[in-house]
Amino acid sequence: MTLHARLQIRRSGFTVRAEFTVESGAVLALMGPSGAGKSTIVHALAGIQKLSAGRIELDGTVLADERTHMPPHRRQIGLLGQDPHLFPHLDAARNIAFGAHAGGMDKTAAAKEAARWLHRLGLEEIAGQRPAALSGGQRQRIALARALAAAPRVLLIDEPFASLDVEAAADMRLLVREQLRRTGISAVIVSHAAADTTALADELMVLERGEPTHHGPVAQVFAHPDTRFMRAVVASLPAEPLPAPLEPCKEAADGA
Ligand SMILES: Nc1ncnc2c1ncn2[C@@H]1O[C@H](COP(=O)(O)OP(=O)(O)OP(=O)(O)O)[C@@H](O)[C@H]1O
Repeated sequence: MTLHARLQIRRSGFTVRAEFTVESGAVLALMGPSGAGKSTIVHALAGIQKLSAGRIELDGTVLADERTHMPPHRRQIGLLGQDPHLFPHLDAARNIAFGAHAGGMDKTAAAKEAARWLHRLGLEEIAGQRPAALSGGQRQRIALARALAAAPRVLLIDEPFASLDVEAAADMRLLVREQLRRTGISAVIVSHAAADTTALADELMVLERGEPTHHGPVAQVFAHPDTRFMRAVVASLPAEPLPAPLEPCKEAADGA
């Protein structure tokens, strides 16, 4: 699935403008200061934000342009946000089955699909639990399973690790990476954390006040930070791991 977007969305004080292509199975990260327009782009792709101008196309099908606005439920685009928005009255298995049903399966097939996802993500033990009884990390896993069970053509991931503690966020990041690789679903991820971008994305677009300031392969963008914001992001990256201590060479050990 190739996603192509050329967007213009007016906000108070500035216009968000961006153009990008996400090739089949690729992951694009969006970074930028607070209020730069990252969520606005994600919402436009999901169909909960209309375009002022431009066009969004998925494999040649127009999802949105100046005249067209395909509703969110018809786009086959999944959204995983900071708040998992699980249905409180449904247990974990039924929450996931809801995703599969929304993706087009009948109720029996959806229940089987939910069981498969519970197994795949190691969540069988909490299948019968309602969201209120689960930890934040478990709720995010259920939300991921529910999004993937709908077999989306593209997954949008908007700060899903922000409310988790460091360990749960690292686990969730690995899980998302594994599932994106396994399913080959294209994704767009918004994150403030450089670690998410380096772990998950192939390409990075940086937005500042609605305008892209950097766009390219992640390593290339991190190697050439051109704005104060990006220099601060790069400064926050962990330093290279220290090289392993050298083995004393034979001559030195022999006192030669
Ligand atoms: N519904 C709306 N109507 C008009 N302007 C909005 C709306 N929602 C957000 N904005 C404004 O649009 C701009 C971009 O907001 P957006 O949420 O896309 O930024 P962001 O980069 O995702 O920020 P953050 O990192 O804080 O989530 C902000 O100035 C915000 O105040």
